[in-house]
Amino acid sequence: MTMTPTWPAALTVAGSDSGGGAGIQADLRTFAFHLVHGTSALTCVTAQNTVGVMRVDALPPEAVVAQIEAVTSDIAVQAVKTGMLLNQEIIQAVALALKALPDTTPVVVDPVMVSRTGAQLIDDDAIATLTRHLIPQARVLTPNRYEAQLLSGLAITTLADMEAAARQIYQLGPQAVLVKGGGMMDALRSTDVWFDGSEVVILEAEVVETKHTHGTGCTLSAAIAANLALGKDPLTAVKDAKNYVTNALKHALAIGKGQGPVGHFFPLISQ
Ligand SMILES: Nc1ncnc2c1ncn2[C@@H]1O[C@H](COP(=O)(O)OP(=O)(O)O)[C@@H](O)[C@H]1O
Ligand SMILES: Cc1ncc(COP(=O)(O)O)c(N)n1
Repeated sequence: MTMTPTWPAALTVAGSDSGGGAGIQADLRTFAFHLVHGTSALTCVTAQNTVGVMRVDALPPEAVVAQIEAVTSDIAVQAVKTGMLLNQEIIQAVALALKALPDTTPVVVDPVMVSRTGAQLIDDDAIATLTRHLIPQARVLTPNRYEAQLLSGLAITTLADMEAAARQIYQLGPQAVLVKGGGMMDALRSTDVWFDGSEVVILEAEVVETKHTHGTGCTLSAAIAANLALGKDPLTAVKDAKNYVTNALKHALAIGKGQGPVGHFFPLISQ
């Protein structure tokens, strides 16, 4: 008799990237790599490629909530990540829907605001709503340099600035903050700073010289959520996720005319 296998499940609440590099598409590939069953609640549809974002269409907030409820009323989701939430109405609806989950379900909040190609991915007035309603629910919050500047009000150019921003953003109520270094200069491009209210941890990795960095932030937060769904503690989940992103960057794919996607399934690539 064959055993029926089971996997832990995770939920991504995020936008679609038609070019397949970031958003829901990157999240589901990342979950699959980790042998975590991926479920999704789509917030918006972007017409996007490796060069830029051409158009964004929001879903009605009720449609986003219906997806979250359909998934969570049936499937025991062991971790959630949020990505592009676009506007105030969606952020409020998502924050409320996630409050209904068991307290033990960790939520990784990637406060997506600006794309790698410079496109704004959130309405101006939505940042305050994100700060007020969703960020306090985060088990781990993962701002990049620009998002950390907006959330902390600090200019970030040095490692000390990254740490100061992490400490400042922690005051907004998440249980831990990871300020990501992708937008920094030199070696700091691959350095992230973790702060959980007691411990500052500098996470270093080798810098990968590639222009194909589309979806690194989405991939990192999805990998953190996958690792949490697998039962890892938050700092271990972050360290392992960072290691995964470094490997995926080393095997990034030259697809499209701009910034291609990272190689999510790098062990399957021969050479
Ligand atoms: N060139 C690089 N080499 C190695 N790691 C990188 C590089 N660029 C970004 N990273 C890492 O990728 C992860 C995502 O960070 P970042 O690119 O800043 O996020 P976002 O995509 O949200 O802007 C972080 O762990 C960061 O350190
Ligand atoms: C739908 C969608 N969500 C998120 C991002 C950010 O991507 P990155 O991971 O490069 O910061 C994006 N470009 N598109």
